[in-house]
Amino acid sequence: MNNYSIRRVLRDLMIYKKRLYLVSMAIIGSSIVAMIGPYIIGLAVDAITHRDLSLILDFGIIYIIIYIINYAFERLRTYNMTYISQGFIMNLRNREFERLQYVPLGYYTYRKAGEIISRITNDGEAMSDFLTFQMPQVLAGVIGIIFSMAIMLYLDWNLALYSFIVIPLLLITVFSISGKIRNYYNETRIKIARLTGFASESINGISSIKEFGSEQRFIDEFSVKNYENYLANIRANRLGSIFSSLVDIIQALGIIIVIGVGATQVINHTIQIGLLVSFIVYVQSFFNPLAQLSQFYNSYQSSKVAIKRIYSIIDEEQDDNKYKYKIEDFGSEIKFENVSFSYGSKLALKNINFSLKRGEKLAIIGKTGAGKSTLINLLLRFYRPESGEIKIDNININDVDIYSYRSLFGVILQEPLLFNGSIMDNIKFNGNYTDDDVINLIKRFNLEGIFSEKDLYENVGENGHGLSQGQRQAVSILRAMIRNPEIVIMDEATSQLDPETEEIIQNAIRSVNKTFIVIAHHLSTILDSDQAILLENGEIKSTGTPEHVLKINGLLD
Ligand SMILES: Nc1ncnc2c1ncn2[C@@H]1O[C@H](COP(=O)(O)OP(=O)(O)OP(=O)(O)O)[C@@H](O)[C@H]1O
Repeated sequence: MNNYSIRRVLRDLMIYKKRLYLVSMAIIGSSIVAMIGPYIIGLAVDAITHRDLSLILDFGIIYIIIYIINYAFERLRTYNMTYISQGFIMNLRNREFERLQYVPLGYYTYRKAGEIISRITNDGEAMSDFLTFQMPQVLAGVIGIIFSMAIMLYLDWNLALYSFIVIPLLLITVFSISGKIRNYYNETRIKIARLTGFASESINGISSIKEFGSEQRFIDEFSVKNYENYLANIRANRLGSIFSSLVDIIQALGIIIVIGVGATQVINHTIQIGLLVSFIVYVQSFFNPLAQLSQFYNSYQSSKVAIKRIYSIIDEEQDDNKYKYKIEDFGSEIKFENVSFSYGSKLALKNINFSLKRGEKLAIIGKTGAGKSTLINLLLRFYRPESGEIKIDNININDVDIYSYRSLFGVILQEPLLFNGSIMDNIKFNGNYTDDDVINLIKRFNLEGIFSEKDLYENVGENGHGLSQGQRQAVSILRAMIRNPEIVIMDEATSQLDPETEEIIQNAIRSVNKTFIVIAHHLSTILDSDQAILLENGEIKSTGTPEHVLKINGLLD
């Protein structure tokens, strides 16, 4: 983590000041206890050599008390640290999600949804592992070692220095192998991500796979990916077990050195046997935290990347909603004045000029990729024009409160986004409507044939796949119309309905007598418009009455 990220993490952690204070106390407390424990064992051994039973009993009781205190400190540390880290991560996730709701739509153009979702989930987990387990454990262990080294030096500096010989050896082993282990474990993560990605793609696309008879090809590809994952895991685990054997060997070496040097001192009567036993226990206690350092380092590396990515989402610029006007209703006119727009360097609309009066019906026509949806996206202020202005009742829409502005529109899409829940929930979606409002609307639009009252409480399934395409469009229409919008935008909105139902709905929508913008694909829908715009390569090729536009472009005989 760079200094800036560390400062930010610390600042964000400061709301848990009290708990952090308790954790620090617990770490220092358990380090002191860890320092005293082996010394007491040594004293007990000396008591045995002096055959002093009452002293042995005393030391036994002291040791038990120390053990209990140590346990209490560890509980205190893990209990509070769990609260701190989980609270910290919950907070970050909320901030990330909030920002993702407010970023401009362009943010999502070149980013994969899966990647954004994995950032919210996995990056949080990486931080959680580091903060909840690795950092407090290693911190407590390393402080414990420092305290133990101090008391060892105090008790017998000569034997202490011999005991420390293995520490550099252990550190060299940890850091020379840990890089490789880290790479191998990264490899396993990449392989399993590929495997799950492939499995999810195949399951989502199962009907296409069956249609093309490609089952065997997918089975083969899956087993290749599965085998790669298997190999990566074997490689990582093999190195992992070599590492732990090396640590065991170094630990044995450390103990042999202490016994060798210590035994000579005991025989020479320079130290008592109890002290030697204490030193053996001290040396052993060095190993777990030091061997864990490599895991700690891995976890630190991943959380470093994670926190950078988390903050980069939180810091993403949001689509601001600084406005001068709130808008109550649509008065007279929407106007595009010399509007141009590009996605990156790709020009999508050029010098668009037109106006739409209240109560009029406008048809936008043009080939695939001509810019029809882009024009609607700009009108809804999902994107802002690069140059030119879009005005409503002579006010630039950039100066209008976006919520009041968008509430004027009812957008009916060909493929609406449906959320998991009932049809009723999906129609009400974002308003305080009653069930009766929905039922009355269905009656008004003569859609009882599509949804019976009972159907309304059925679950729509993942992405609405429990519904037919026509039913999905009907939900989209009802969802838009229940808001009683001033301006209705329709994009091939009734194409999936049977002709009879399509006519019923068209009539019902028209009877509302609102302002309409229709992205039209059938001549029939164009002809009853007041005005048509023909787009070609992002420019208005012709405009006027639908007959005029169709005629001069040779689309109408
Ligand atoms: N999010 C985007 N990022 C980059 N380019 C885009 C994006 N959306 C559209 N485009 C490009 O802008 C141009 C206009 O696209 P648009 O979707 O407005 O066309 P359209 O007329 O609505 O087409 P269709 O009838 O197929 O829906 C196309 O060249 C398209 O490739």
